[in-house]
Amino acid sequence: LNMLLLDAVLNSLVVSVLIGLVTFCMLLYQYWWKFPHPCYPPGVRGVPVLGALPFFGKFAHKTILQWSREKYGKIMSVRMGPNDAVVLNDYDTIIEAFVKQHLVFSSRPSIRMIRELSGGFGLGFCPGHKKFFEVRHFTSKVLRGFGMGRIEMEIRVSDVAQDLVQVFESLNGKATNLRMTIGATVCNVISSVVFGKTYDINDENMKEIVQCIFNTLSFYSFGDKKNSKYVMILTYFYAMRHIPPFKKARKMFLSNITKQLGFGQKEIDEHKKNLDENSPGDFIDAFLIEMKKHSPTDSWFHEKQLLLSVNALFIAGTETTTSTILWAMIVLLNYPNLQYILHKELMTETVNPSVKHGDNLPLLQAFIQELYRCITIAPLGLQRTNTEDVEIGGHFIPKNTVILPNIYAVHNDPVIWTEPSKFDIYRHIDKDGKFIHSKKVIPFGVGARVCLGKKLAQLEVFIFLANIIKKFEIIPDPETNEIPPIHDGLSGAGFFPYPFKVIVKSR
Ligand code: HEM
Repeated sequence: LNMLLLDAVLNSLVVSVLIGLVTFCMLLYQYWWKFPHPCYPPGVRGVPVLGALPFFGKFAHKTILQWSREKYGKIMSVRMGPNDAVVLNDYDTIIEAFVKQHLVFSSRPSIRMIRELSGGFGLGFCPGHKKFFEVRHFTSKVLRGFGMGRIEMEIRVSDVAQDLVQVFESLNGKATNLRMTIGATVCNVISSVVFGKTYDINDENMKEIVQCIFNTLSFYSFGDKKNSKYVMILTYFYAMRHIPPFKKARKMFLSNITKQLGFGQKEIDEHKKNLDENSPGDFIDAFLIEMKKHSPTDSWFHEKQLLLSVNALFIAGTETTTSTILWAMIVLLNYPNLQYILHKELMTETVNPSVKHGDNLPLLQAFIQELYRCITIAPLGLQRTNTEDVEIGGHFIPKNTVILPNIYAVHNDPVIWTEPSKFDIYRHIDKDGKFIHSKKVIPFGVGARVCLGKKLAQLEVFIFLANIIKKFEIIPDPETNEIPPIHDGLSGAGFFPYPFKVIVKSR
């Protein structure tokens, strides 16, 4: 009888626990996942723990845009792991937040793995306080050519472009994957500005640093590197860094950045030894001189910040610009007639292409603007955060929310662009054949944290493409006859082309 009684008690206990668990899960589902969080705009909450992350598919920016169009509207929330992010899905809303309320939206959320390495210093992932903005303002001036007077920025870029032309010529029409060559060239522009020197494009040290930079961003992409998804997941769930596959991925990620930092530190040490205060020749010189005007405790003008600024400029400036040039080549492979008309326009200029003659090259300008629009390199920008509670478009957004501008959505808004998926340079040409600049093409973001290298990147893209199109014909690899698609690529920290080979044939 005792046994029977014990059995019955145990059974009812198990049943009660089960009922309790089911009720708890239903309540959790009902209150946490089914209903929108009262503090955020309506949106997708996905599943417990991961939120909407498993539902993004290959291109998060496209999936979010679809959700926004079908159900939630321009301002929506998306649960990303442990955080609710707010995504702004049209031009007016992005301007309302990032430009009209620029002070509130001038910060970035802190990513623990990066903060541990950088101590919070650097350029891209820093909070938007006064000391950071002093350094940002200074860096922006230097990148526009101020404070290191000797060589004009366009001359630096043109010199490097001539090296690229020579390397292309030396390929003798052989089908080649040009990612490393273009990466090294783009890196050389930054090296010229930051270190005051350039490397041979085939120099092994140069190749190593470019590979390191490519690795850093591919860790943040879905699909390229084996460890990339682990690093992405660590961004949201850093506690998992102790579990073996995450531990290994984190170690690789950190050792990759440490190698880059070593490269920068070596240059800083050299510059300190040879500094001529009356004649700064590059960013490091200019920063070392500026450091003397500030106290390292009251400002961010100190050596750690210098090292992390140098690193940020190389990382942010290399893959983005390289991919833009590679995408341009893919577009030209897809539209051979464009090559013909752009080449013809460039041949009307007798001298080497220069931005000063930009007005004479409306088709090239339209091509570049359409490239920025149609192939959005940073589709979801770089995360921002708001430093105060704020209201946007009638929605309350609590302080410290992760904010994402859907730049892809702006570039594909059918209200602004007819047939947005079509690559059509003539949408940027007026009836008199003049180029129409569009403020709604925003590949570099907008507002207080707009891309720091915007001017330099625009200069590079113009000079590099003008030289390539003027001097070479771009032909598919005859072995595969493969023409890479313009709307498919690697997605993650950016939108990058898959590897492809191409022939650059001298004209
Ligand atoms: C075509 C090339 C490039 C594209 C499409 C691009 C795009 C972007 C975007 C979308 C952002 C985020 C802006 C925002 O939050 O509103 C950004 C930030 C940044 N970019 Fe670029 N970029 C390019 C080239 C460069 C170059 C050449 C450099 C430097 C030499 C650079 C340095 C930076 C830095 C330092 C930031 C962080 C700024 C901050 O947080 O205050 N970028 N870029």
